[in-house]
Amino acid sequence: MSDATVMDGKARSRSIIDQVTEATRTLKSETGIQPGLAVVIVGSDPASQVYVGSKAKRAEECGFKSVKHELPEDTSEADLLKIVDDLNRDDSIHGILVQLPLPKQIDEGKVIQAIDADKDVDGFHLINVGRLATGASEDAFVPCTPAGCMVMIRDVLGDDLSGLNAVIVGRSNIVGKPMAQLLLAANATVTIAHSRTKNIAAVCANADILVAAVGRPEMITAEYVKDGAVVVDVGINRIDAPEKGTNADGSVKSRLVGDVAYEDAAEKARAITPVPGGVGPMTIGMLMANTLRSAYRAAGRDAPKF
Ligand SMILES: Nc1nc2c(c(=O)[nH]1)N[C@@H](CN(C=O)c1ccc(C(=O)N[C@@H](CCC(=O)O)C(=O)O)cc1)CN2
Repeated sequence: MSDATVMDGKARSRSIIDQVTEATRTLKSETGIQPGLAVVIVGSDPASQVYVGSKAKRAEECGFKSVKHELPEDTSEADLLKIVDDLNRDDSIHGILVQLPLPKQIDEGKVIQAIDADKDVDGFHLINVGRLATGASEDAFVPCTPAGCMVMIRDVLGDDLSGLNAVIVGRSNIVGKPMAQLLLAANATVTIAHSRTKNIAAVCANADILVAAVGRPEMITAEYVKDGAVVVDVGINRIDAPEKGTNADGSVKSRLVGDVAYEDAAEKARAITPVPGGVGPMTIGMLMANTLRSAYRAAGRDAPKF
């Protein structure tokens, strides 16, 4: 049995959603403004459908106006851009989110850049990327997954990470790079490790904060983890689990694992996030926080901090 603190993302996200609900009530009663979130999904990828469904449901729970656009797989880029344009012009909508990935006929970058940066609650627009990179994080929408990781890291280590080494495994635009910016802004000494990094286990074993966002099931074993490290697992990988038997169609059942070999890493970590129930739920909590913030901005007020 390990002594590591399990960072419960489900419970933490719930507390954020409760705070957002309260702040929505205040905003509505004092200004008449109701935050509005529009989610757009193209195609029928089952996982994306689940995520978008949760986003719309949580938005309703928070007291937001919640709009969902479900478009067929063969939607053209022009049709999607028209919907984004309409949402940009709609004053009742404060947050616009286009679920990724998009089908191959659509240029993801073009669609993201078409979203009004002040409604880009995913934080993927170049203006928000630039704001975060230049330290103007007060003005930026921060991508929801790294923002959620930061909340959990702060819960354990506090706001100032001076003197601590942080290693992020993975250099994606939506997790690895913004995560590095956030940790740097909190004064950590930051390294991004990736598939071309030499002696990656040794690099990771120097981390007081280790964030795994590489998409390789259970890659981070005990040798990657420093004693007492805070380990944050962003990976969501479905792997075959023959021990669970077969589905009705004869296929092997699966189970969800992170990028971290949980039991192994928990033996050495001071605190660790589980999969499922760690970073994933925080992504949706932070989306609600970003949407609230956008509505507060529209009202000329400062939103509560999470
Ligand atoms: N426009 C966006 N697209 C995508 C994003 C994003 O932030 N914005 N992130 C991911 C998917 N995602 C949210 O959209 C997301 C992924 C996972 C979870 C989550 O709660 N996962 C559960 C497990 C769920 C399961 O059983 O499959 C968990 O970790 O406990 C929430 C949101 C890509 N696209």
